Amino acid sequence: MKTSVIGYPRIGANRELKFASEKYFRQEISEKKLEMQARELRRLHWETQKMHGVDLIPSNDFSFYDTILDTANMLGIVPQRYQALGLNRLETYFAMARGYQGNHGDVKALAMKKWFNTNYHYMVPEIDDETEIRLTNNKVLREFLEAKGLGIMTKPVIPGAFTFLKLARFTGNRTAEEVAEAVAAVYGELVASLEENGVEWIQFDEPALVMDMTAKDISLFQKLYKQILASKKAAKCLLQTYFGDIRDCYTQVMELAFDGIGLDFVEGEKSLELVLKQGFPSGKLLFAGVVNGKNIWRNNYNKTVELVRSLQAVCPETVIGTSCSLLHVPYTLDSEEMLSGHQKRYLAFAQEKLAELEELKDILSAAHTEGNAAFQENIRLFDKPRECGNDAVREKIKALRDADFVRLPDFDERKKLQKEVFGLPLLPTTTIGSFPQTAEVRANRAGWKSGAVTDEQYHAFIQKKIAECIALQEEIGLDVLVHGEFERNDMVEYFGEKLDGFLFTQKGWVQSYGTRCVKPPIIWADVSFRGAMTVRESVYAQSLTQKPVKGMLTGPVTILNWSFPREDISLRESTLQIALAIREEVLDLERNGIRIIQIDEAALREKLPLRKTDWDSRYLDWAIPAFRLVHSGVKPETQIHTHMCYSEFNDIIKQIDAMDADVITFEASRSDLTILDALAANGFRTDVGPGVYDIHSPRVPEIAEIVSVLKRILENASPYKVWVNPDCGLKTRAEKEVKASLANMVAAALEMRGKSAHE
Ligand SMILES: CN1c2c(nc(N)[nH]c2=O)NC[C@@H]1CNc1ccc(C(=O)N[C@@H](CCC(=O)N[C@@H](CCC(=O)N[C@@H](CCC(=O)O)C(=O)O)C(=O)O)C(=O)O)cc1
Ligand SMILES: N[C@@H](CCS)C(=O)O
Ligand SMILES: [Zn+2]
Repeated sequence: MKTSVIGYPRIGANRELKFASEKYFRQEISEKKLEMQARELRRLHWETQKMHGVDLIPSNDFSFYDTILDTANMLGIVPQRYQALGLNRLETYFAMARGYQGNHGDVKALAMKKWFNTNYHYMVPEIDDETEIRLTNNKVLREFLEAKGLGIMTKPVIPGAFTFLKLARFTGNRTAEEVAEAVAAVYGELVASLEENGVEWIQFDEPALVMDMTAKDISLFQKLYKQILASKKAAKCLLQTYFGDIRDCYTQVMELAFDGIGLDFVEGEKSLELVLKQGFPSGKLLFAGVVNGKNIWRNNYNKTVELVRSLQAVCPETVIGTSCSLLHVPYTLDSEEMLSGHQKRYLAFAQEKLAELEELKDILSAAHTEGNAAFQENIRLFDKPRECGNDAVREKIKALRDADFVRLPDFDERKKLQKEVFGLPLLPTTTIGSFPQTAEVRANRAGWKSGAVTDEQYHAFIQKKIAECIALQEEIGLDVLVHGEFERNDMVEYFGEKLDGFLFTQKGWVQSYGTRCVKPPIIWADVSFRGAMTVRESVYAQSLTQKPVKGMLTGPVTILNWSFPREDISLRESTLQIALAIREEVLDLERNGIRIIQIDEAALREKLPLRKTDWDSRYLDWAIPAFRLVHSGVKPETQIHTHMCYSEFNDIIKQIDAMDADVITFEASRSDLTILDALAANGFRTDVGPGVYDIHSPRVPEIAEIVSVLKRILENASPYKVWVNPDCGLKTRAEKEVKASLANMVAAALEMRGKSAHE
């Protein structure tokens, strides 16, 4: 039996790549130094996997920013505006990722989107009519040779041509079908170059195959791989799928000349049924994804052994592996000093998952399993359910009635009332909540956590930051203010720490995009409210100004989606528990004089099933009511905002309206305001603040640029419904950029306000 890992985390157990990259961005280290750090991490990751006996170790899973962006670079898909900057290769790459503003010009970054149903984000490649597709950067080969030089034979991992084309944006007249031949030719050339250098296995990642596949999609997929595989000689090619099953194209996939097919048996509900009912071609290897690459719970060996045994009946040479890349879980439990031995027994991060694969391989290779100590220990672990119930919470959930999910009076009536109460101008300006988390803010929190800074000192520091933030917003002339979220490490982790039922880690970093990481808390037990979480900061901020200050909370669906969820109760049940806890905080804020409350549902879309047919029944039917449960108890005049980022929500627009918030702000500028048509076409009722500039890039938008965005917004929506705000929170930005950008935003709003008032 062999083991295979689809991909390994790359940011470094101590986020070494993040720190090195950010130093490079600030021109504190050279490209050479950055490259040395990257090399060191790659070596460490390959050697760790080798040490754990992994047979098929991935390479090219490393990236300075994102592997889809790397693939665009491999294919020469670099839009002219970036080439025109005349920068070197790495600088051009980062200009595509982060935008560029400097001596060479001023360009925005490529769009960024959520990677399937994860909290990772990829850069959207842009293919225009001029793009000449050719092999321009063979990073895949370079990294394969680098590992080979270290004595490690790796399996290069490449985002597959089909998934790449499905994720790309075609900005001219060309279509995916029209560029397929050229793209496949490059992949063919790549395979040949790897073959010449002695590659054994090449992995093509095709997660897009688990989505709803039309006949046209299937034919594009077939066309691509017939061509790519036609020229292959010695190399073995693995088609790797994950995040679901491939029910729409199982037969066609099996017919192609792949040597191995990777299926996900964790999220792929129908994977087992497909293999057992439709069979598996002899002569191909089945790569069974049995160790969950997305969640952090220990594998249940008994269940896995039973599963693999039934697969071996159909495909004796089954390879076992992770269900997807381990990119989505933290590095190792070894660094966690605050988790108890008892808790750690139930958990497995990336490194522990390697150990699980090794143990499973042993167990599955033995004729008898009785004597295997690891197997017996694992059986004992799962024999006794973990203690994690809270009867009071369960009773509250049972007692919920339909009326608890409905806010009264209805939207129109509330709107009239709120208009009078707040007296806001046309096109009110606001921000999404966070202000720069500067080194000073982080250092203070780090000091407070380590005990070097006392509670008193820390709270005084936070108050000082809040006061500065309120003064800055007043100076800029914003209409609805925020306290700045300086007390928060992260919008989810912060609440995880303050609610009962969560565990959190010290070093459980997971890459979210580029150099940015998050430390998802672990939902360990039933969740309940412990005490006020945000009231002190909001009330203090409100005491400093006559303008309304928004209370700032994270919604239950987002807390669930950006945490590691339990697997012993349903997501719905967990979300309702969180909703009840956040509802208490909403009411507490209201009681304390906070008149506008924003409940962020940034991650609402994240766990939306990848197959459309499952959207309502499997997710939206409980996720949207869970949000309503949080705010249904407030007074009519309390204004409820929500916010979403990277929101591709054209297709769930009605359900978003049904959240029944008074205002929604969302990411729009980076995805080219495509959502506006959908809002207009669907008679969207909630007032909207489509982000007028991209906060993920350091560039400062010009007034004229924002005015033109606002004009486009107002072509589609009444000025009485529109708010003016950035795309998302400002925590990642520098103070100087924020001040300049917000001042331009307010100036643009004033200009448009004048025009709109006269129309
Ligand atoms: C809105 N987004 C979010 C997502 N998921 C979340 N869980 N949260 C989000 O906000 N998904 C989609 C997007 C992704 N966007 C982002 C944006 C920004 C970040 C980010 O800035 N991450 C930070 C880490 C944030 C954090 O946890 N900070 C802690 C720890 C800070 C730290 O590094 N401390 C140092 C010591 C500091 C010192 O001495 O100076 C240390 O621990 O070594 C805190 O502030 O306390 C990042 O740096 O990547 C993520 C996702
Ligand atoms: N209120 C949060 C939302 C981010 S999605 C922030 O401003 O950072
Ligand atoms: Zn956001």
